[in-house]
Amino acid sequence: MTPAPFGARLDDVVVRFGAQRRLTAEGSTIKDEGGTALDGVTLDLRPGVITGILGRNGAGKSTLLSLLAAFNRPTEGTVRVGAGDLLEEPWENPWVTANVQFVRESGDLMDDERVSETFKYYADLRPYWDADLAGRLLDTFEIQPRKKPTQLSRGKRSAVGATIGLAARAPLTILDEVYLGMDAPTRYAFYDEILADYAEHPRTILLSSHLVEEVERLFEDVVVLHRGRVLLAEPAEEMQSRGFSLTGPVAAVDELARGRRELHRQRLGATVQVTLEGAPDDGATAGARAAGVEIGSLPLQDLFVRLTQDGGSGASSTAAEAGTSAREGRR
Ligand SMILES: Nc1ncnc2c1ncn2[C@@H]1O[C@H](COP(=O)(O)OP(=O)(O)OP(=O)(O)O)[C@@H](O)[C@H]1O
Repeated sequence: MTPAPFGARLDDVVVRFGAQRRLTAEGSTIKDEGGTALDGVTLDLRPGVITGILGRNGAGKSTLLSLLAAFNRPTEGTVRVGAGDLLEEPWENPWVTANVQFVRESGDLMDDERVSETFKYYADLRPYWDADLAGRLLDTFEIQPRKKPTQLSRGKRSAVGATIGLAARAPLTILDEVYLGMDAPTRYAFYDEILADYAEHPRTILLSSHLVEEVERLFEDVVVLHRGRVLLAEPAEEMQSRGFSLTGPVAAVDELARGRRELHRQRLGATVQVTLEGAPDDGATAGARAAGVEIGSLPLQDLFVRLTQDGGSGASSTAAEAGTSAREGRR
C-alpha cells in the first residue's frame, strides 16, 4: 500500500544555537560558535515530489531538515508536517515521527548490531517498511547483512543509511547528504534506485547534496538556503528558465553573449561554454544557429554558485525577490 505523501509548511522559523562542541560523522570534535542557523524561514514543501535542498556549508540545511523530523524544535515560528490539510507540529508527535524517515550523513546506525538487526528495528518502527527492497538494495550495494557498521567502509555505511531511507517508504523521506564516502558508481546506483522506487511508490523526498551536477536531474522542486534564509524556492523547471548556455567558437559565443550577465565560463580548447542569465530571444536563437553555436539548458550548479557567491551579498536580487514571490504565491 502506498500512503499519502506528506508535505510541510514552515512559518517565520528561527533556530538559534548556543556555543557548544559536537561530534562530526568522522568522529572528530568541532566547536560550534553558536548563532542563528535559520533566520526567518517561510517555506512550503510540496507533497509527492522530490525537492533538492541546496546551500553552502553552514547554510542551515540540516537544521531545517531536522525540524521536520522532530530532531529539533524551532526557537521561534512554526513547523507543520502532514498529509493533505492535516498538518501537525512534529515535536513529540508520534504520528509525524512514524511517517518521517530522516537519514543523516552519519547514517544513525547501531554500531554494535548487525545490519540485519538494525533492519528488524526499522521494520518495527516504520509501518511501510519493505524488507524485500531492503535485501535487494543490500545486494546492489554489496553489503553483507551479518556485518556490523563498524566493519564497513565509510561508503558502505552510507549505503546502509540510503537503504534504510528507501526501504522505510516513509511518506516523508529525508536524505541529508547520505552519499558521503560512496564512490561514483554506487552514488549513481543510489540515484537510479531513488527514481525507480519513487516512480512505483510516490512519496515526498527531500534530498540535500553538495553534488549539484549529479543530483539535479532528480529534482522537481529546488530550495536554495543561504546563511539561514531561503534565497529561492521554486520548481526546477522555473529555475531552468532563469538562464541558458551557449557552446561554440569563442568569437561567436562572445558576440551572442555581449550585454548579458555571465554566470559561468568554461574554455574547452577552441570552444567555449558560457552560462548566461535570462532567456534567449529570437534574434539570439537565430544568430546562434547561423554561427554554429549550441543553445543548452541552464546547469543548476552555475545558478547555485552565482546565487551564493560573494559571501551572500552577491546573491542576485532578482532571484532573491523571485524566490520570495514564489513562496508567497503558494501561501
Ligand atoms: N548543534 C549545534 N550547535 C550549535 N550550532 C549548530 C548546531 N548545529 C548546527 N549549528 C550551526 O548552525 C549553522 C547551520 O548548520 P547546518 O548543519 O544546518 O548547515 P548545513 O547547511 O547542513 O551545512 P553542511 O553543508 O556543512 O552540512 C552552522 O553555523 C552550524 O555551525
